[in-house]
Amino acid sequence: MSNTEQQNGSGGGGEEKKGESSGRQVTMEELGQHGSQGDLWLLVDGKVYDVTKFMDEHPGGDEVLTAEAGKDATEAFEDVGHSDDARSLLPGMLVGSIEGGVEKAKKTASSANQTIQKNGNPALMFIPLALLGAWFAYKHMQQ
Ligand code: HEM
Repeated sequence: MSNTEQQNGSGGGGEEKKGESSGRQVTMEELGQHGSQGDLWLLVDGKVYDVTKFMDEHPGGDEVLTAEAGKDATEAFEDVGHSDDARSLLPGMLVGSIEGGVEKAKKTASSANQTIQKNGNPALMFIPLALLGAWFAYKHMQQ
């Protein structure tokens, strides 16, 4: 191929370079290119895993995996409380580390849906305060 960069295939080659036990660097763009049912990569805890072959075997089903394609699936993965058994499967599917590390991945992957996904609109937390204020004002007026 024309790509001159050295690539560690996703097969089970030898150990990777010192320091990084997670193979090559994967960009968010590249992650996004493997988002279909027949070719699925997942990002968990800063590492990218090729779960294509595992989808049929996943006890949680293939749909949940497809739903996490192209995003940071760490939260979804942790929320389930996966066992050590589940975690021990991860190294076998490792493609590499996400470029820029976990922080960048989080920003890039979730900036679009962060506001909706997380605690919703921060302005909403003022509603109870406003109601409380209104109640006190009302009580005060009655006296
Ligand atoms: C490469 C990543 C993943 C691996 C290797 C994996 C592996 C497993 C394994 C082995 C189980 C059986 C229970 C256990 O041992 O903990 C399981 C259950 C489950 N997984 Fe995953 N999983 C992965 C990613 C995900 C993701 C991203 C989700 C997203 C929500 C998910 C959702 C679930 C659910 C809901 C169950 C429970 C199924 C049940 O007990 O009914 N998994 N997974």
